[in-house]
Amino acid sequence: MGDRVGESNLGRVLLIANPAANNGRVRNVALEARDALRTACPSVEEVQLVLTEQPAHATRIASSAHTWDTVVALGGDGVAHEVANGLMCIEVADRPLFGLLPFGSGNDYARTLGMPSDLRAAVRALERAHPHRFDLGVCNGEFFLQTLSFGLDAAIALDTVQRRKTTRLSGAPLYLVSGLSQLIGHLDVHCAKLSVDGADPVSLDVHLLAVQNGVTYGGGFAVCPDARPDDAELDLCWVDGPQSVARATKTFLLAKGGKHTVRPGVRFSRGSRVTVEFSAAVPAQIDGEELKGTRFEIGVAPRALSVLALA
Ligand SMILES: Nc1ncnc2c1ncn2[C@@H]1O[C@H](COP(=O)(O)OP(=O)(O)OP(=O)(O)O)[C@@H](O)[C@H]1O
Repeated sequence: MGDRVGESNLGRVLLIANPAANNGRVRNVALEARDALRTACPSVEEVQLVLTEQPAHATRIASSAHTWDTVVALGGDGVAHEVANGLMCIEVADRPLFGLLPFGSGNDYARTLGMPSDLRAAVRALERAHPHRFDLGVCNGEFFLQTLSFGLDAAIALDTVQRRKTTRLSGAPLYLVSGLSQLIGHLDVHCAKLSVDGADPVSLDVHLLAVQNGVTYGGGFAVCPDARPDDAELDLCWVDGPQSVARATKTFLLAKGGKHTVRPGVRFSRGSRVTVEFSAAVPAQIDGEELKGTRFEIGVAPRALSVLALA
């Protein structure tokens, strides 16, 4: 998949770890990851580990990482998102390779890259991975790696952030519990005007609308099974409302295996320029992080980032 741009040579590696990711578990594995990069990856010349101190810190660190060959994010989709946004501040000629050691709760971008979730296996995979030029989505000026969505699914993603603080759940079980709770309690309909690639806007009443660079969101729900991160386009899926809780729940559960595509009211589109305007504030997430607003101008930065992937 993607434009392969030569063999992997990790060189001088800046490892940016989010100690808060996965309910603080990354704090315990960051040194192990640094040491494994030093010992298990022959192409690594040097590794420096930096722990983020607060949200958005990873973006600031990555934005001045032009002297490194490779910047590796350790954590979930959130720190990957922040690192990618920082790297995009660097001139393309000086932009380091981007790698991901997935250790978050959802790890959806890792699925796109084919990166395993076991830390030591992921370190070895980085050494084997090849740089691919992958697209980034961009929404109101903010880049995204994997997913942007509005409505029910965004409410689920945001619910997981709160719920994992009070339960020991993570990954798919966490998303399933949050999903069922939001389906039963908050099956709202959102009114939107959607325009794809300059076409006249169409009015929609939706439970959710997803705009995907990769296939999955929410810890492995294959919402847009045909999405590719290297086709210079974004895949859209929306679910018309209103639907009964029973029907919507069945669609939600089928989406885990990408089998929701023929369900009633499930629609798809694809394009490189998308405008969506909601009539009122809507739950929204970008790579699992909360996004505010009602009007969203969405596009693609084709093959903007060289990403280490096994795909
Ligand atoms: N030092 C820090 N302290 C607190 N929060 C941080 C820190 N560094 C980053 N963050 C925030 O932590 C949040 C979650 O990060 P991340 O996505 O990496 O982990 P996760 O949520 O466990 O994984 P996933 O997104 O895959 O479910 C992000 O909003 C990020 O901005």
